[in-house]
Amino acid sequence: MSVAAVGQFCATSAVSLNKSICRDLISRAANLGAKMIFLPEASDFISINKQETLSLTTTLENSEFLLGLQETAKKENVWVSVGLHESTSSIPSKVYNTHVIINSQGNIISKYRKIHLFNVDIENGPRLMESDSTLPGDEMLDPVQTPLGKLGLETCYDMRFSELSIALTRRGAELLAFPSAFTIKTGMAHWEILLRARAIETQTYVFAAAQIGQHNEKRTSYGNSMIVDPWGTVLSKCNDSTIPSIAIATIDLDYLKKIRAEMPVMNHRRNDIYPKID
Ligand SMILES: O=C(O)CNC(=O)[C@H](CS)NC(=O)CCC(=O)C(=O)O
Repeated sequence: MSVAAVGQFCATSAVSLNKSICRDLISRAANLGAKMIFLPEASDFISINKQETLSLTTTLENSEFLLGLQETAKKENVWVSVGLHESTSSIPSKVYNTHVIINSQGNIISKYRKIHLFNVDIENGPRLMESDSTLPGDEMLDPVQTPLGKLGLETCYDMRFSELSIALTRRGAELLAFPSAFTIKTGMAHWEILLRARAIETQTYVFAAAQIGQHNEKRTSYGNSMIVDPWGTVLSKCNDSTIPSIAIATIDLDYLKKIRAEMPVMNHRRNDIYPKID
């Protein structure tokens, strides 16, 4: 059994301030005994427009933000999951929305580029066209071994596409992480339901670290960062404040195995009737 943490805050376009908030959250999680902390999507910054996004984005190697987090992960001997922007080599006018795993030596051991982009236009808001500034990734990664268990990487809007979670689970995921910056309207209607549904149907632990509060005059996020267990129980939740906060829970893979043994839904699939997800 090990302790895990999700961290929540309100990023702005002030990258170095966001960096120090994240470093502080990592230290707080380590002090609480966490082996790994999950931070939100776009923890490096939430910008006001595409131009600002492009001006603040670098490669992962050149990211002051990421280097700072790697240093703290190493110092605190803790693993980190974090979402940030990454420049693309192919199309200079676009970025990737990337989810990075840092190990307790401070090394980047995995990077997943978000494959489903949030292009929506909902009456009375939100209207967000992520693909205006973002290039979608083109691969699903094999789950990575972490001190908590095998972790499948996703990001935010990906949680609406259960095929991805099921495919990751088929490849061995025991945990799923969804760094997020959900909108208020969609968050109120869908956030917890989607996360609990993914946890229940895949019988995995779900880590959903999210942005909260008003980032700028155009953008506000829903918060409600949480850890859900493989039975669908919300184990822990960050508070409603925009002050940076942490929620922790104990991860028990024996409990996960028990749930999978008692109700082996992955083995009950009727792939003779409907298509198999591999
Ligand atoms: O904009 C950035 O810099 C970082 N990217 C995001 O915040 C993304 C794209 S706008 N947000 C979401 O996917 C929200 C999904 C959501 O709210 C839902 O599925 O309902």
